[in-house]
Amino acid sequence: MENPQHASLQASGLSCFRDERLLFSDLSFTVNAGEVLLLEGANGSGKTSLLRILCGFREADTGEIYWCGSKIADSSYYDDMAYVGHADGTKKELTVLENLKFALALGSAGKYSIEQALDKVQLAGFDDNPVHTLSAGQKRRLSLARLLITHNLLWVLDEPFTSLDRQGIKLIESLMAEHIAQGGMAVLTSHHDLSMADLNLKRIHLQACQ
Ligand SMILES: Nc1ncnc2c1ncn2[C@@H]1O[C@H](COP(=O)(O)OP(=O)(O)OP(=O)(O)O)[C@@H](O)[C@H]1O
Repeated sequence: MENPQHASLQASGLSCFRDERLLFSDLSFTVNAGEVLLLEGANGSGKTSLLRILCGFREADTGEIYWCGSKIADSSYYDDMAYVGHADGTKKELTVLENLKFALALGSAGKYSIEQALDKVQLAGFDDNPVHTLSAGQKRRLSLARLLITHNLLWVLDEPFTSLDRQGIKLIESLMAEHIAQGGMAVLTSHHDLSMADLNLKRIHLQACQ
């Protein structure tokens, strides 16, 4: 990404069917550097399906996604984005440290070292613990550490507050505010109402069509 200040994610005319049921149609939006898009909607309205389309795990039935003006397949999109989904994306038999080293080897270095990131997400001292021994909230914190040690302009987060205690929720909110203040962007789903008044927040409310 040559000029991160001008980064933008644009979706145009997206639609998605699941088992012949239309989840959404003709959905268009733009997220620019420094902005957060919050996807809201009832259970089953299609939020995760939309995130999976944005991450390239699934194709939209119609429409196109652009990163900085180019179709995502023709851009640096996959180098510039990171996804944290329902599953925490870690290897359970490896230790916390091994997982983070693995993530770092696959991406480019972010602004936090592994040690700093573990400290930030309050997992300092858990370096040598196999991931399967961590609690659900600790696993979620580990997936946040993964975001911090790698360089990604766009964070795509599916229900990032799940399993987190009150302090953990505040932690994500502050990490996201920091990311956005530095010109990053985020697309997330949440049933938790974001209390981030100073964020440049856009909202899309999905309502299942049929
Ligand atoms: N792999 C799949 N195969 C078939 N249908 C699916 C699949 N995954 C999701 N669906 C269906 O698509 C619809 C939308 O699911 P999705 O997970 O996108 O909703 P959501 O808005 O994220 O819901 P929640 O708030 O419960 O997480 C649901 O009716 C679901 O049953």
